Amino acid sequence: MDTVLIEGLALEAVIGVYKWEQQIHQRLLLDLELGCDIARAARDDDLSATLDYAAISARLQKFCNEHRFELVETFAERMAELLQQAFGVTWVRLTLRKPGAVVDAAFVGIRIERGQREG
Ligand SMILES: Nc1nc2c(c(=O)[nH]1)N=C([C@H](O)[C@@H](O)CO)CN2
Repeated sequence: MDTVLIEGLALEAVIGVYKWEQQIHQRLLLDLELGCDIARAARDDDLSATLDYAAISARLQKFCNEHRFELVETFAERMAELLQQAFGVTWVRLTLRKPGAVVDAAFVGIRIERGQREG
C-alpha cells in the first residue's frame, strides 16, 4: 500500500470546551497519511487515478469553516468520515494538533487510524 501525504495543513476552526473558545477561531495543524495504490496514476501520469491532495486539503478547510466542535477528538473523527465518504479513502492515519492549548507543550492533540490498510 502506498501513501499520499498531507503534513502540517493549517486549519482555522472554532474548537474548544470553554465558552471563550467558542467565540474565536484557533489554528489546528493536520497531518494525514492516506492509503492509496498509486501504480495506475504513475503509469498513466493521471491525477484522476490517485488521491488529489490539493482537493482534499481544500475540502477539509471548507469543512472546518462550516463546523464547530468542542473536542479535537470529534473534529478528527468527522474528518476521517469525510475522507472515507467523499474521497473513497480506505485507510487513514490522521494527526490533529492544537498548538498553544497547553502552555508548556509545543502541541497537544490526537492521532487516529481508520479503515483497513491493504497490501
Ligand atoms: N482530550 C482532550 N482534552 C482536552 C480537549 C480536547 O479537545 N481533547 N480540549 C480542551 C480545551 O478545549 C483546551 O484545548 C483549552 O486549552 C482541554 N482538554
